[in-house]
Amino acid sequence: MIEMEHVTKRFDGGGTAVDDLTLEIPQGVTVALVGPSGCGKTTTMRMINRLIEPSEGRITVNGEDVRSVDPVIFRRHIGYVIQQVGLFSHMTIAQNIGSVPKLLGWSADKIKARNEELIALVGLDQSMLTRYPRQLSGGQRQRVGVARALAADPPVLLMDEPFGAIDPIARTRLQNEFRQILQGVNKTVVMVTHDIDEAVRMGDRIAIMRAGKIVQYDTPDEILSRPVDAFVEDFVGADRALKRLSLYEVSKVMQPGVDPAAAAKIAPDADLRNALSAMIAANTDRLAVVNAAGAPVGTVTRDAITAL
Ligand SMILES: Nc1ncnc2c1ncn2[C@@H]1O[C@H](COP(=O)(O)OP(=O)(O)OP(=O)(O)O)[C@@H](O)[C@H]1O
Repeated sequence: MIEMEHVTKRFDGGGTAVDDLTLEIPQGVTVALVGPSGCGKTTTMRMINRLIEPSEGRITVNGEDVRSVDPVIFRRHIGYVIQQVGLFSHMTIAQNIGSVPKLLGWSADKIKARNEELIALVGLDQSMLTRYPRQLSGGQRQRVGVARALAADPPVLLMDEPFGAIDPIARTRLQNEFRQILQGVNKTVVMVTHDIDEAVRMGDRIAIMRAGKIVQYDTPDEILSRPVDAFVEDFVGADRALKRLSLYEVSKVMQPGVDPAAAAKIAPDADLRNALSAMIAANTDRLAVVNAAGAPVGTVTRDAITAL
């Protein structure tokens, strides 16, 4: 659990980057901070691990005031993933992932076992452990960055534009995979992104920021269905109704029985945006839902989707 209470940051010679911000992030929840360039997202996140000190206000992590602990020691207990990954180029992947556990005094055997566990968790082959960062693709390096951030099992993970340097196709896949990984490890995660689609895909909650303040802090569904003002409405985009459909799977609105009039097919775990798209493409108002084994399991109609 992270609590920020009336936090303000003024930079010397600059304006107010973060302005009386209050935010509570429950244990195990992923929050995406989004907003236009310069709105204070990165400053907000970096105050949590004390890379930036607040001018005013209080921040606690699991009840402990972040100012009460030595910042260097404290940071070893907070995972941090950045866009450029920041892997140590002269170290192997194993040494990179094991760097914080080593600082924490873990035994070589324990580090080795943890490395093997993490490389599998992020979907890479064990043979990668003996390579150097330059011998990996950008997406593979990003996976290693996440493995390294998780190494000492920190309760909190901070991610600063973690997929910024990845091409759009690999990016969507990584976002979906990481969402599943993060759900499995029960971490409190704060991620900064300027990409509302990424926030919708990854966040349990989204905090939309403007000029150092949070204008809306809600679930993706609420943000997309009920933006609080014209700024949020504009920021989430004119296609917000379609974005919202991408949050849900066909199985959510599927009706039992296969309608003989259903001309085209869709999988139960396809998202509703794709289902609607398939209906438009096939010029129909219903699809047969067919499972991975090819067996029909139900029907999804256009009315059921639009009623959501
Ligand atoms: N070290 C600094 N000194 C002075 N001003 C700063 C400093 N760091 C950030 N700022 C200013 O604080 C404001 C918020 O910056 P911040 O990096 O938090 O924004 P951001 O929302 O993360 O932006 P972006 O999406 O462009 O990365 C900006 O106006 C920025 O110019």
